[in-house]
Amino acid sequence: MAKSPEQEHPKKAFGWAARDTSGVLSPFKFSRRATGEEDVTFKVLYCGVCHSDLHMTTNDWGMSIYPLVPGHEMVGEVIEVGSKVKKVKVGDSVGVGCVVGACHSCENCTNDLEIYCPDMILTYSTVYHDGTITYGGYSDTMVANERYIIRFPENVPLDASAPLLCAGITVYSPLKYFGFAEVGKHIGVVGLGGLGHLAVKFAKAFGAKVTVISTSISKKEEALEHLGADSFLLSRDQEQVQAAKSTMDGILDTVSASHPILPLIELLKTNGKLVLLGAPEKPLELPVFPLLMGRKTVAGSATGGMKEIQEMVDFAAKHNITADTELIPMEYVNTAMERLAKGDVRYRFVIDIGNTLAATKP
Ligand SMILES: NC(=O)c1ccc[n+]([C@@H]2O[C@H](COP(=O)([O-])OP(=O)(O)OC[C@H]3O[C@@H](n4cnc5c(N)ncnc54)[C@H](O)[C@@H]3O)[C@@H](O)[C@H]2O)c1
Ligand SMILES: [Zn+2]
Repeated sequence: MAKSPEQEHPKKAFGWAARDTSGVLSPFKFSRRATGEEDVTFKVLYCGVCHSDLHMTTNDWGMSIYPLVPGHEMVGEVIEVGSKVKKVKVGDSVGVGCVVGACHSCENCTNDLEIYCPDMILTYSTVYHDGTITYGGYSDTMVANERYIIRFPENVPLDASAPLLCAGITVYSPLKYFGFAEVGKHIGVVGLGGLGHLAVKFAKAFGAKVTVISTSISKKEEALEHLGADSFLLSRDQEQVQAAKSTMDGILDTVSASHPILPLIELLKTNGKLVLLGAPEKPLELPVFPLLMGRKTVAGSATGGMKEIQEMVDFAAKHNITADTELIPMEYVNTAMERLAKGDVRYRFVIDIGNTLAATKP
């Protein structure tokens, strides 16, 4: 008979888990593997709350395995390293993002695109090489193979940098891949949440002209004055939409729910690209004719490979890019999830794991 989560590995661990599709999180005792020779073990200090955590705790994508400990934007301090580990040492600041394993031999892995490996192992709710289920960063400790460990420079604030590990790379990677990371390119950002606000910051750092496209006028002032966007387009204002038609080289769409994409396609110039980053549970409608008339592309993109994540973290440190966060104690997480579902966060909840998790132990 399979061992329980609490007994399957030698090291005791504690976190918060969802038990069913209600998504409600509660304290959960489990275990972590011993530090293998290529492994890094770290104490988790902070973990961002991604909208994907919400999709996963409620099984929106039909792939959740319960009990489910979410969290793929975790940062902390190394407490133990295996004998073959070269990347980091005890005391270093590190993090783990969305992926903790892959085959390391396919074409994607060879090209530093572990995220697209057919055998890619997600940080939580996935079967690991040893047959046990992976658990994420809403927990006190983490063990990962060093390939999946990201180093943080000493001078960066770890709480506000945690969201770079998913939200940051998810916008950085397509900005670079699709040719948007260039001075003078006009880039639209749809959905000003965790991903969206970092998309504005990275696109600006690359020298692009950025327009935030939103359904909510309440975000205008912050988008322009605080985040540094060049313009704001209220998507239900037909006059504004009309004036912006055929002006954008690229659009990053980070909306978490189904929505019409025709109005976005119309904003693109000839050869423009709409890149879908949000992961709504239901399919979107794809109007074909407007794509033909202008040789336009609709594409998708997932987080990014390990090499690119390190590049992005180093770029963010150089350009002082961090997330705008609301730091919350562990016991607030269910309220935070409710607020996230309503779009009520500016712009990322980060759980203060290091200072608040232990107090919730039963
Ligand atoms: N591609 C990837 O690898 C990847 C990585 C991380 C997150 N995601 C997905 O990206 C999406 C966004 O994640 P996030 O953490 O930034 O979420 P978030 O909740 O912080 O931001 C989502 C934004 O979309 C807006 N929005 C929601 N419904 C809308 C609608 N119907 N019309 C217009 N705007 C709407 C919200 O107001 C909010 O500003 C989620 O679906 C998440 O699962 C994908
Ligand atoms: Zn995420």
